[in-house]
Amino acid sequence: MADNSFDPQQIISYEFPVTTFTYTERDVALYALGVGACGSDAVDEKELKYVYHKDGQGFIKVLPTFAALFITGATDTFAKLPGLQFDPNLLLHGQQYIEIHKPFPSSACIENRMEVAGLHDKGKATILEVETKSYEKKSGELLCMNRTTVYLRGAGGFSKTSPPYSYRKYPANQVLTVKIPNSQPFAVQEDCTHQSQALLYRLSGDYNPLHSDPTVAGVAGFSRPILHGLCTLGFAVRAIIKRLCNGEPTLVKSIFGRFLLHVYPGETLITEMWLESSKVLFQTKVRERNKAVLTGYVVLGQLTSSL
Ligand SMILES: CCC/C=C/C(=O)SCCNC(=O)CCNC(=O)[C@H](O)C(C)(C)COP(=O)([O-])OP(=O)([O-])OC[C@H]1O[C@@H](n2cnc3c(N)ncnc32)[C@H](O)[C@@H]1OP(=O)([O-])[O-]
Repeated sequence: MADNSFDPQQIISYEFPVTTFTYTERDVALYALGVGACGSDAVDEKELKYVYHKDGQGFIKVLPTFAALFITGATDTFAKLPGLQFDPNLLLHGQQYIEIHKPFPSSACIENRMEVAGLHDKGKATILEVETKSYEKKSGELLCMNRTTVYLRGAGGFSKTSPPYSYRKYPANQVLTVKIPNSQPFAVQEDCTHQSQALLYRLSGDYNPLHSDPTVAGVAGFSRPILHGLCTLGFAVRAIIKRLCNGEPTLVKSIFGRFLLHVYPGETLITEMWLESSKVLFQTKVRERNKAVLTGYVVLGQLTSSL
């Protein structure tokens, strides 16, 4: 339960310092491997381009979910937000919204501008939403926007008003809870994650011990370390690009995902996809527990003629 020092006004008006993030082709390839590219076929013609190009690494393609790496270290920033009180051990990633404005170069220096985009008192939890616009430093061009929603268990109940405090500064239709159709999915992709998946994915920069340390995972309420939510999202979007975009990552314009349940490394992800004009609705399930773990949508710029 939040104490008296919890100050919503101070949180939403906080001015974040500008941060930078530099990446190389090596980071791009390591990330792709972390979200399962070429995991079942090392010469997969739709995926090898994320890790290798015959003319040199400068030509490799970047997955759109790589955008989420630009905000690496954001959790540390949340923990220092003036006016916000929560136990970092109980933080879970709730949702991610990504808008792609330009295809990502294979290496770049990024400048991030962040602001609080939402804050909601849910009683048993607080939901914090932080929006980050990422610009390529050299050209000054906007590459993407990430909106990260974190679910802070045990940190709710700070409202002094009824109904409980809720602040949102973006259009509600960007994060509508996705209603999965009753019909058969248009396409389905199954991917096995490895026991070491979170240990590999963390090398892309999210070193939160929840994903590697059994003791920390236990304190957070899990029987062993769990997979990063953004790793699961990366698997799902890669599957959509492979199945519905003929392997072309630049068709993806925006992505929304809500994390419904944790995933344990080693579990099998089944991503089901439905086409609604240029929008792909998707749901990812874990085969071993027969549970949905992620739901969301991907907006495509144009559909391939092979559909
Ligand atoms: C960021 C870097 C750190 C990364 C960490 C990770 O990767 S961790 C690994 C990856 N992440 C994971 O593994 C997390 C997986 N997800 C979970 O474990 C659970 O969904 C939960 C614990 C987040 C919430 O469960 P619950 O039973 O406590 O929730 P409830 O059903 O009682 O609803 C209460 C209110 O909250 C709302 N709301 C609910 N869910 C979400 C959401 N996801 N998102 C946003 N909002 C959500 C819901 O609409 C409702 O509001 P309303 O309608 O009353 O106004």
